[in-house]
Amino acid sequence: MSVRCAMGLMSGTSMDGIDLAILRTDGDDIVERGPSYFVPYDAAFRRRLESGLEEAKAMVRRDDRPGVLAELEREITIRHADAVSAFLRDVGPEWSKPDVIGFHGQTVLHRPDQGLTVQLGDGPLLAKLTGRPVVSDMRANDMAHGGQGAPLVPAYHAALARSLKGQHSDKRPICFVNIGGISNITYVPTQGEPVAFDSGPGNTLIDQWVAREGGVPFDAGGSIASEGGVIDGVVDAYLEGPFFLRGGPKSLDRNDFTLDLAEGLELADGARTLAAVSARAILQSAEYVAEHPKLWILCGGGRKNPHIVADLRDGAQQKGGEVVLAEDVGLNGDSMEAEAWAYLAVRSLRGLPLTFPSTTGCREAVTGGVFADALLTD
Ligand SMILES: Nc1ncnc2c1ncn2[C@@H]1O[C@H](COP(=O)(O)OP(=O)(O)OP(=O)(O)O)[C@@H](O)[C@H]1O
Ligand SMILES: CC(=O)N[C@H]1[C@@H]2OC[C@@H](O2)[C@@H](O)[C@@H]1O[C@H](C)C(=O)O
Repeated sequence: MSVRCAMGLMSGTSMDGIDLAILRTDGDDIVERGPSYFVPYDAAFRRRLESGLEEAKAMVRRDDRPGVLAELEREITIRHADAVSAFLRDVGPEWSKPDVIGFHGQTVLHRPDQGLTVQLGDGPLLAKLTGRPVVSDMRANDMAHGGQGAPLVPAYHAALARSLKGQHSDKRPICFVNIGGISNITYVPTQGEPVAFDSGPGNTLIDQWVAREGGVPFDAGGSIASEGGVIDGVVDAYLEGPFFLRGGPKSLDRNDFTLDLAEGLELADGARTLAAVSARAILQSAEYVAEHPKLWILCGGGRKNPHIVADLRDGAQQKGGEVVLAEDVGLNGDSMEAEAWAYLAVRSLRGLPLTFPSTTGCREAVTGGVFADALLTD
């Protein structure tokens, strides 16, 4: 198959907005990474998403749209279409006509133990509004084949590992760490298949804490945490949970962790302690892979919290590992997930696997995604 120009759209568990990216790929090699873009959600819409998550808790079938969810799905889709238009107005002619859009949507419920994962996002409507073919709903087929339905980005991380140039090109094992609302890792070993799983809370607890106690949406630059200290007993209490006592395959719902264990802390101590929880959970994941990573590559918004990064550097160094930001190896830590959805859309078009037994626990490597052609949607 020839090289395709693909756009990826990601609205992640942090619910901070829509990440967009374009690339050229044949679904195997990343031929060229293109421009990226971000459209933030306003505070009122974020509250609506939060109420959508509450409503989704009662769902038992992934296609049901009780209460506010039908209207919310439509609004999420329209917001994505508007974001695509705004992005495409900005890019050069060589990127302005993507062959396909990979559409993640917004996860409102993820219950892998019940084989249930729900992403709000109407693929046919997006195809109609943008005039481009869309691949959406990429998690469902993995779950139908016994997988966790997450994480899906590892196929892309593996391709990025193959594309690294210079001093880092032959460093192995590499561990990609996506510190989003939830954190997930992709471990690329010296030999054999990549291993992946969710590693624990990323920013979601920190965000909830500083929003509730400090009235701000996130701890920008870790400045609140800088005034506080790590309360070790609280970190230990989080890390004692059963989720951390085993390796993958495993994945999380945004609401699997709560602030209960941090109750009573001062604002700054809480922010610093929850940053330590995120870092320790990531480091803990290295206990479940074959060999400690030589290179850790950090992406996602959590790499902008210097406390998470410092804790990771300390822990990794003790095992002979180096921690770098995505940008240090020529990658873009903000757009990586959106890039992944573009890459996965092309893999889906080609019928190539999106997930593997070692990344989600699916019984065999499986493709996924639902195609909506722009021409057939009226
Ligand atoms: N300057 C900053 N300083 C500290 N933290 C930041 C900064 N910018 C973003 N973040 C954190 O990163 C989060 C967003 O990260 P990201 O966009 O990677 O998450 P996501 O894609 O929504 O999540 P997921 O990967 O779980 O789907 C914000 O909610 C915030 O907590
Ligand atoms: C169900 C769901 O949306 N999971 C997200 C979430 O955010 C991070 C982590 O939990 C990961 O498992 C996944 O997203 C990434 C992009 C993935 O599927 O690879």
